[in-house]
Amino acid sequence: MTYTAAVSGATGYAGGEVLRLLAGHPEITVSTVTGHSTAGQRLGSLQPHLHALADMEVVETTPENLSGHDIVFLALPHGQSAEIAAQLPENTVVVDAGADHRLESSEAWDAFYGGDHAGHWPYGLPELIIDPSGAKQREKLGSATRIAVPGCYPTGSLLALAPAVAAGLVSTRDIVIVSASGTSGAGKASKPHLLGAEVMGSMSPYGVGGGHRHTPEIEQGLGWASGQDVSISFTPTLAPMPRGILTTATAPLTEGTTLETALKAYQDAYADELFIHVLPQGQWPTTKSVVGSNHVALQLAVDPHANRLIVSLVLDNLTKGTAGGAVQSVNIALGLPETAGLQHQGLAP
Ligand SMILES: NC(=O)C1=CN([C@@H]2O[C@H](COP(=O)(O)OP(=O)(O)OC[C@H]3O[C@@H](n4cnc5c(N)ncnc54)[C@H](OP(=O)(O)O)[C@@H]3O)[C@@H](O)[C@H]2O)C=CC1
Ligand SMILES: CC(=O)N[C@@H](CCC(=O)OP(=O)(O)O)C(=O)O
Repeated sequence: MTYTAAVSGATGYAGGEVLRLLAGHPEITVSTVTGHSTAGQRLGSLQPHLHALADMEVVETTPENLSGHDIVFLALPHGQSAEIAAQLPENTVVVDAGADHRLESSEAWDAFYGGDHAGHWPYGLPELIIDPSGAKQREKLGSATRIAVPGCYPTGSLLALAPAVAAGLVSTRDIVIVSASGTSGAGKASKPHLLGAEVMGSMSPYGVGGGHRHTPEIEQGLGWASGQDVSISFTPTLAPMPRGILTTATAPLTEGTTLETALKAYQDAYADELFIHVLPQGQWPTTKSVVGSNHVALQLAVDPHANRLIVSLVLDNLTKGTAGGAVQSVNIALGLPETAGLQHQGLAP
């Protein structure tokens, strides 16, 4: 069976990446692409890399244009998805790349986003351990018709720390996460601090001091994994590259945790995961190795001097961090092979 899909936000970075992946998907055909300011234009003039879809016309993002498909991908600015999603048929698989349906807590929504809280949908991170028993989020995605795709930083931070907090290897207090992201994470709409002259050859932090809106999302996921309250310090930084995230997470070791026990916990957690790779000891991950792919690579160390676990992890913010995670979750919801449309390896050199 072939499924039809509509992709909204098709002219943006996230929507464009969904389209790139779906162009190679054996079971999903894109029949509608929607935008906003660019409605009426040819997709090829806006996303020149999407040769196979170049002649499609971008139409306005309305419930009418998005209805009548088996799957709808929403890749819209925050706050734009909820109203549209509420008007789509219940049996349509709706996948939201934005933040509108990620958080369970209305207080956290209010504090970091504001406005009406649309509620919580099944979280589209299949490999996430969601219980100290080791249960995974994948079980909640089978037959789901509404899926909230995680933010790109939470995807990396949760995959980096969930095995450790679930197994009680580290304290859930005093967790420190520093991530460097490529500039595509900020979207296509032009912003002065993202001009080439500003970012080339330079790195800078932002959202410092607990203010980044991914903080509660990371605490939420680590709370599921550990069954405990979690507090983190999260600092994002902007790196002079188009794609990729490098996350380094550290946490205090609990009594008895060694490199061996930590490695075993991660190897066990991810042994059957086709997209998550615990690298051989001594090899550290590089963002370039995962660019354009749905793969995630990580390495860990125990620092006896600081008494901390250190996990370093890479992913592509647009692929596993958004569009790849979305396609993977849809595959699970539809009962398709999880890797359908996601066969790309990284790019080299
Ligand atoms: N970039 C990333 O790495 C990640 C992004 N996301 C999420 O994906 C979503 C899209 O982000 P991204 O692709 O980066 O953003 P872009 O700025 O690149 O794209 C925005 C898209 O939304 C459309 N749009 C803008 N305003 C409206 C509106 N009022 N109504 C309908 N459509 C509108 C634009 O259409 P047009 O061009 O025609 O105006 C464009 O297609 C966001 O929620 C973001 O948080 C999630 C994880 C990572
Ligand atoms: C580099 C950069 O600016 N990144 C974005 C995160 C992108 C993403 O995943 O976030 P949402 O889906 O929650 O918008 C930011 O920090 O706002």
